[in-house]
Amino acid sequence: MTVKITTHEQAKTLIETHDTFLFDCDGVIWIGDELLPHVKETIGLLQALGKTPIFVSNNSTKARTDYVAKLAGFGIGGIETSQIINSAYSTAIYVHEVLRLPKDQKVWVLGQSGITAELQLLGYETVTFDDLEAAAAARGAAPLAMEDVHELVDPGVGCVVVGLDFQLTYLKLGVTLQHLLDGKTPFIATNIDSTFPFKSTRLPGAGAIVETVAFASGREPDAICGKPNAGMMDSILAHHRLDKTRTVMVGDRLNTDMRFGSANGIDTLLVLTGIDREASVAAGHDDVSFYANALGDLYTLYNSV
Ligand SMILES: O=C(O)[C@H](O)[C@H](O)COP(=O)(O)O
Ligand SMILES: [Mg+2]
Repeated sequence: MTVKITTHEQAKTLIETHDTFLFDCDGVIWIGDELLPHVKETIGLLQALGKTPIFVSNNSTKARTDYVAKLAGFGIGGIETSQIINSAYSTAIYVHEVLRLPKDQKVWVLGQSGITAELQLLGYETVTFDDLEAAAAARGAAPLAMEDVHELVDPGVGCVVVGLDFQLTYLKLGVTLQHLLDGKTPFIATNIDSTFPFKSTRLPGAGAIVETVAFASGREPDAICGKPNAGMMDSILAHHRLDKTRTVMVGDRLNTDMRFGSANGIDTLLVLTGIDREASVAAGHDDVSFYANALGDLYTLYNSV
């Protein structure tokens, strides 16, 4: 039975019956670089009550340290790097601990610095199109073009990672494809979100980029590392002991956040500020335990006596 959180008692009970709050970020904590209303106060209230916030994001554009800094920039302090589990981190862990890619093999990354930073922290050399552009500029060569494509394939690449890239180009896709044409170089996707919530709309998500590479290469990803896949929970459990009966996943997306929570046997709270905003859909959805108009409602309702 799905419950909409609309009263002081409901907010108080939800908070008092959970110790660990897994927070999705895009569409829940913020939209782009805009913090959503009363989010800072809500997290501050939870921290004051001794609750543990853990930020579990499919966004791979930033490294965990960047998330700590972004949260601090909004006045949300006291967050350790271990409380950030994003798809860049879970992907790096996958390459290192599951794929066990030898460190003398490079990782080709179609994505942003979150992915390269987390892979480099684990000792991998990463290669991106931007690296190739910089190398061409350093030797005084002309900007890279399609005609250069054969020279841009790095024989030292042993794995391809694809994630969200706000600076996507045809040539980035083209060089990524070259590394997958052998049919065996591992193809790892950070996540499969079809869209990215931005301002009052949505933009193509990492999943749209992954699907483009998959369609062109005729290959599905060998692994998808973000929610709802088990690797994200493994990454959380590597750092935190969870009592799943007192843990809640707070998200904006049914097929990632709510599915992730439900599949892991934890309560879920859908907030209608991101991708999935239909209360009628939330009310009847098997993966949704609770729903609310916004995360900040927990704070305003808790204090509305
Ligand atoms: O396209 C993407 O990668 C996702 O839309 C986005 O980054 C999701 O982030 P989350 O809502 O899991 O914080
Ligand atoms: Mg989200």
